[in-house]
Amino acid sequence: MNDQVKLVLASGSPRRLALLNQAGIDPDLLMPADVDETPERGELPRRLAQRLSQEKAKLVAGRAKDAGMNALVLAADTVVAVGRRILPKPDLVDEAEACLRLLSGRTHRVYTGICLIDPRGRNATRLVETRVRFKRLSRDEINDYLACGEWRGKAGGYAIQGIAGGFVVKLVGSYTNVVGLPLSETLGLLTGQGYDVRAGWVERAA
Ligand SMILES: Cc1cn([C@H]2C[C@H](O)[C@@H](COP(=O)(O)OP(=O)(O)OP(=O)(O)O)O2)c(=O)[nH]c1=O
Repeated sequence: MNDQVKLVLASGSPRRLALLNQAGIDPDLLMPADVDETPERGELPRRLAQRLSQEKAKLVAGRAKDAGMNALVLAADTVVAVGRRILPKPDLVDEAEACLRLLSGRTHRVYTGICLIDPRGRNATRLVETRVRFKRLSRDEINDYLACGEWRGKAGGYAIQGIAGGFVVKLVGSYTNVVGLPLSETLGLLTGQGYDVRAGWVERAA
């Protein structure tokens, strides 16, 4: 067992930590990565999720290395899109309202990029896509949802794990991907990199 290796979750999202914990994984350290999340001109949603997850992981892997840590760094980024249009992570009610109006009665896509960087700097990535269809939302439903505030800081202006779960009429793909971390693929990435993950310990596979 290589108990020198620390599993670092490069995230400040309580949802991502809760999802990892749910799967029996307890990261040794949380190191949020603040990267500029502005899409590049013409950047496709899937590419943005991939790029940002890599930037977050690289930033934190660099910090961990500078601190002399033997770190296995995991980062993720979630993007909500209607076609090629990337929805914001609203902080303002008007932005959130625009998102909900756009999502009402439509199918959208949620992409999460995940990136794992091992202590030698090698990285592995995945991009997971989930299709989500919302029912048609009435003006009252939109107003009530805006008043509840659950949309704040969430990609696309909603959180499926809360009240907005009641808006979903169809979901194709991973549910945990929508919440911010596709669990099956994340576990696959960890074990695929030569690590076994059991009850919070990260071990080199035999
Ligand atoms: C669509 C959707 C998104 N979200 C959240 C997941 C992410 O936290 C957030 C998308 O923003 P991200 O930029 O992916 O993540 P973050 O800034 O919250 O956290 P960090 O970069 O530190 O890891 O939206 C939900 O919680 N539920 C949902 O249904």
